[in-house]
Amino acid sequence: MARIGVTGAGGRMGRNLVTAVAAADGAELAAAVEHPDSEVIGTDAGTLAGEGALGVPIGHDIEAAAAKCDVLIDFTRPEATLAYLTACQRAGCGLVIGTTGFDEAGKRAIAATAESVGVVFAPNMSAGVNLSLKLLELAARALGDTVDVEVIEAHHRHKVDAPSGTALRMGEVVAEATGRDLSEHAIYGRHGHTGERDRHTIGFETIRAGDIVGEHTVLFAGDGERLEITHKASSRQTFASGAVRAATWLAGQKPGLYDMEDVLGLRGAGG
Ligand SMILES: NC(=O)C1=CN([C@@H]2O[C@H](COP(=O)(O)OP(=O)(O)OC[C@H]3O[C@@H](n4cnc5c(N)ncnc54)[C@H](OP(=O)(O)O)[C@@H]3O)[C@@H](O)[C@H]2O)C=CC1
Ligand SMILES: O=C(O)C1=N[C@H](C(=O)O)C[C@H](O)C1
Repeated sequence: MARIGVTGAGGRMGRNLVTAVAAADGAELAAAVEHPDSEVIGTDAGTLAGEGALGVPIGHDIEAAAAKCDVLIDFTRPEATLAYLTACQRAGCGLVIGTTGFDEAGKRAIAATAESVGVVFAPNMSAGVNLSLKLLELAARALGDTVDVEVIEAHHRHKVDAPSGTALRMGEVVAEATGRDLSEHAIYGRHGHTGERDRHTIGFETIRAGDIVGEHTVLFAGDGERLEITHKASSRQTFASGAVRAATWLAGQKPGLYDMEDVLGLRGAGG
């Protein structure tokens, strides 16, 4: 039985994760964590998630939580995730990171932590999105520079980072498959007199509205036809159950940096 801890247990994803751990075979909720100023400290994590009491009060001691768990699942904010890395290393506790919005230094700190403990780091834990990354790779290889590529994403009004981590990963996959460097070819939104489109750019458009769970479309537009690859999430449980699957998988792995391709067995598929 994998002992799982959930950080950000009072958040939108945190509550869904508590539900998903409670429902999973082979996993038990061993700890729930929030920041010290959170109003949910002391509340039972299961009660807050609408599952009924699970006997796991939400605490703020990350060291104590990591010591009780095989794997922590973290969907919070980059500054919180980075502050939790040392506790995981000290306790030898694995980490599944769904949080998005890291800068390059943050990503390097995560990679360094993965030298001593197992880390699954992925901007989207849904099986459908991770399969779509393989489809994007295939489409980008086949169509190459004959098409214009645009990544369009839509999320709820509470989301704080843009473009989404998933949209950026989709852009990276297309860039890698076509031999481009995303940092040189990305265009984030357009306004005013932009001039004609450069075929080598990869455009990103962001929508924030209402309660949209998460929608991503990659558009490959040529002359006379266009291909669109779209994923729409209608429930956060799809991300939560993917993260719990990642956590139970990680409990049996050696230290290293993994992503959902590893968890889902998609590494090398379709290439
Ligand atoms: N990989 C994936 O599949 C998915 C990734 N995400 C990502 O997960 C993250 C969380 O999303 P969501 O659940 O919607 O966000 P929420 O704001 O609902 O939850 C974030 C949680 O983290 C807590 N938190 C915020 N700042 C800190 C801090 N400095 N230290 C400790 N805890 C903190 C919040 O507490 P408080 O509310 O009190 O501030 C809250 O409980 C985002 O980065 C999002 O992009 C989301 C869905 C799927
Ligand atoms: O903040 C969200 O809600 C989501 N964030 C992730 C991202 O930034 O890619 C994944 C998902 O689409 C939901």
